[in-house]
Amino acid sequence: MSATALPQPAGHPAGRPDATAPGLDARPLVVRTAALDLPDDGLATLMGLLPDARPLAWVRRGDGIVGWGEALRVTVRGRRRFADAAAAWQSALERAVVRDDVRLPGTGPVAFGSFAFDDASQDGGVLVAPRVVVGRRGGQAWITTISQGLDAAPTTALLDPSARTPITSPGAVVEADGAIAAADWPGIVADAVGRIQAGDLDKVVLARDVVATTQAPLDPRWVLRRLAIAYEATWTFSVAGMLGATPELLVRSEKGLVASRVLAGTIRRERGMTEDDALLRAAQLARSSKDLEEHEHAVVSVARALEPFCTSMNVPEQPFVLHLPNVMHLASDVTGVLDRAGGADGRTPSSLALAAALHPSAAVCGTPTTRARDLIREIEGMDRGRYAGPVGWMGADGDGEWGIALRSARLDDADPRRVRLFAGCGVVAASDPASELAESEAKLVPMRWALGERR
Ligand SMILES: C=C(O[C@H]1C=CC=C(C(=O)O)[C@@H]1O)C(=O)O
Repeated sequence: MSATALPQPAGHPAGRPDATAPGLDARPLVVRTAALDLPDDGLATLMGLLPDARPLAWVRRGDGIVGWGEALRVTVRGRRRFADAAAAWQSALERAVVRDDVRLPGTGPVAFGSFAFDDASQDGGVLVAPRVVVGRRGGQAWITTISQGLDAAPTTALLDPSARTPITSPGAVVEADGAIAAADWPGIVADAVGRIQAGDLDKVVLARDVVATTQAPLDPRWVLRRLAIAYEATWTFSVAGMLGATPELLVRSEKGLVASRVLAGTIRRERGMTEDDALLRAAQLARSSKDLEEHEHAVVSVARALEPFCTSMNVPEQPFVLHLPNVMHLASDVTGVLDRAGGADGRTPSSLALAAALHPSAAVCGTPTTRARDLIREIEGMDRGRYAGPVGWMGADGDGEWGIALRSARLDDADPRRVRLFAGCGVVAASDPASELAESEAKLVPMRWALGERR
């Protein structure tokens, strides 16, 4: 694990070291939140404020938080990645000086995070506290500044449009196979179906990637704005090079209440489909025993993982059908009341601790978890990195929101024209490999479309 304070902005007193670990640094984080009069220009208002090409975002239906700059960055790896990130954040918070005039979820100190799917991944995880956060919830907007030792008061000058670099189109996009060629992927799914039919496991979620190369360096804001507008029912996110629009909420923790939106079981929605056709498809999905089985595994895994932390829970008996522009999913909203002493240390568990306990759910891994994870390692043929891992944010009180990084892409740190797109599918005994490939193509549509490809 490493925690690095990033270079201070202009005006930083000369002679101070630039790179120090906040946990060890004598200078505390200075955090100030003030109310903001933010004109409502629609679903992409928050995205429109992002000044440069390293955006942080968690936005849904126009509400949420965006951030830029880095007051604190924690990078982690391995099995303890969630605990290490939480400990570093806690240590920074313990000495933080906070003035919060708004006091809503997302005000005060905030860290955005994105974590690997697999303990063994090379791309373990990142937690970033931005230098500036702008948020909106209902009619209330705010601005937060976070600095190290510098008391930088929030000011609307930080939102000056002239300080923003223009958003540029990525131009033409060329695609190539990722780790496994699309044509070979059904063979891998067939292998998994065989293992399931042989009784080795009940469900596994297999994923694939494709590599897109853009003509011009990719400005993530181009993608984020498009996703936020077209996929408004999803959570549009961007954290340290991982971006996307996920329809799946791993956990939201707010004032003692927890919620998880569990998705598994999918039917494609074709372009130009009438509403009547879509409703027929939805009814077909709601009756599909293969999809209901996939879904049941995912709900059980979430309910079991949340149970030890809750005094009461509501697990719906039947899923509903979530309509998205590209696909429809079976969906269940699991809710619970947190046990205030349910954390490992006898305190309320943080949203990140809950995300760690829930990850990996059977919506992205399988059942039983360890066998599914082992099969993924054995046959999937790639490091998923932070795809299918928790992504979201957390505040000073531990409350926050963590989605699962689906319908997502990973920007290449070394090549701004290169981006890896991911999609995966739940596989059970009745799965048909060719249909799973078609489903994975449907799940790639949002990112391909957001990049600007005509599909
Ligand atoms: C793994 C993905 O989707 C999961 C979430 C919803 C539905 C799924 C399915 O029907 O297979 C997957 O479990 C993905 O989009 O990459």
